[in-house]
Amino acid sequence: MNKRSIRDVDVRGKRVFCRVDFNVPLEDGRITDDNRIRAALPTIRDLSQRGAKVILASHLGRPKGEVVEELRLAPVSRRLSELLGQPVAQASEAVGEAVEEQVARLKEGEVLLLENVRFYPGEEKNDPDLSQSFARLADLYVNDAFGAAHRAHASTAGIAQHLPAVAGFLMEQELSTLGRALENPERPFTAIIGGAKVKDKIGVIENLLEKVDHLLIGGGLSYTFLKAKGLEIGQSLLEPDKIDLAREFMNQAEAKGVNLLLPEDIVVTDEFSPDARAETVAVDAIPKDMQGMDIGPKTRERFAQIIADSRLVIWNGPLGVFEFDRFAEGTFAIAQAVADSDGLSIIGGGDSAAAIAKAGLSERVGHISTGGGASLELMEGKTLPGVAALNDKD
Ligand SMILES: Nc1ncnc2c1ncn2[C@@H]1O[C@H](COP(=O)(O)OP(=O)(O)O)[C@@H](O)[C@H]1O
Ligand SMILES: O=C(OP(=O)(O)O)[C@H](O)COP(=O)(O)O
Repeated sequence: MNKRSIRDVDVRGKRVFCRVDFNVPLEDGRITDDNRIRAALPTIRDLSQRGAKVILASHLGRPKGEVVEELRLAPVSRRLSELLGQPVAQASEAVGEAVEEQVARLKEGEVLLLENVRFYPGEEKNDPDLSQSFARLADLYVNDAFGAAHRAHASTAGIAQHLPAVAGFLMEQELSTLGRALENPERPFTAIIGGAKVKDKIGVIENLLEKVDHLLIGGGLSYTFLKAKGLEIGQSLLEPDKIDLAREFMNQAEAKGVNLLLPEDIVVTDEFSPDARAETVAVDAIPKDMQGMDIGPKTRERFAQIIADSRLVIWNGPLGVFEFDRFAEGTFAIAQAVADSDGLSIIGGGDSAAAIAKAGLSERVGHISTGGGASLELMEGKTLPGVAALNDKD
């Protein structure tokens, strides 16, 4: 990575504004998945142990520039304190005099979590005044919020114009793993793309077609490809305005020698519900009144074989409606194949990470990204604004 990191700076006695992504799922005020908090611990520990005065900032949810009581960060600072094994002070605001005084009282090694930065309308607008107010709190800016690095906001981008700006360990690790894989992939290189819509994966498919040996397509978006091949897809998910594009992708794959594979059998149903009747049919035998919900056993086996023979696997998006147990088997079979593969496997966050966790296989995967949208943008070959804003290495 050509950006400076916290390894490159002296932090003792300095006030460090560290942007993290503590956007964790909450149910009735309880955190249901604390992975994002755990992922930021190495950076926070390092800063604290090296004598920095650590000022943490994060968004939580999408409060749209207003104070939303349920989206206060208090449950997060409590959990962080347990995980860190040291007190974490919780500010009731993110900028202003009271916070400035709280920061002034911080001693070396102490940690303060600011209130949700999205309570301020200026955050998502990348407002220069708000960036200035954040910058006034600190001597150094650290960005460890990989999950929010695709956002050009005041606390992820604007603030970096006013302070020395470096990457944290999580940011560094996310960028180097996915970045190195995409720049200099071990081969065979296989990408598995699932999820609901072609629309959301256009950039990813375009970019990956330049790089991969195998492109395995399943999930909701595969039916638009099957339609483009002239197959009957019944009531399955279809994006009529993307049929030509799907055909174009298949032509490009052929021209570039990429092995683009679609499902060969499908689990179908006549009703979109958790306990609907499920039936497996060949891909050219989808009944008119039924819809595809999952990849069938033959497809699972074929995909698993290719994954087993790969040196690098990138997976984004579930291969079926995995929220319904009956239609989760295809996604779980792929999760198992990815976990079993000897090569490097990278999971692009979001639903695929949830599927791997649900299958109990998280420990067996090389890298599970903490950012869904951010990793998708990296896979599209885009530069993330939160990364671009950081200082280059000399
Ligand atoms: N065959 C299908 N029919 C309808 N929905 C599907 C199908 N396969 C997958 N999905 C849905 O796609 C959704 C995830 O899509 P998406 O948000 O694009 O994935 P990700 O978050 O991994 O990027 C899931 O809610 C899943 O139920
Ligand atoms: O959860 C996040 O993104 P993700 O669901 O794409 O992984 C990040 O915290 C960014 O949040 P946002 O999409 O509200 O800007």
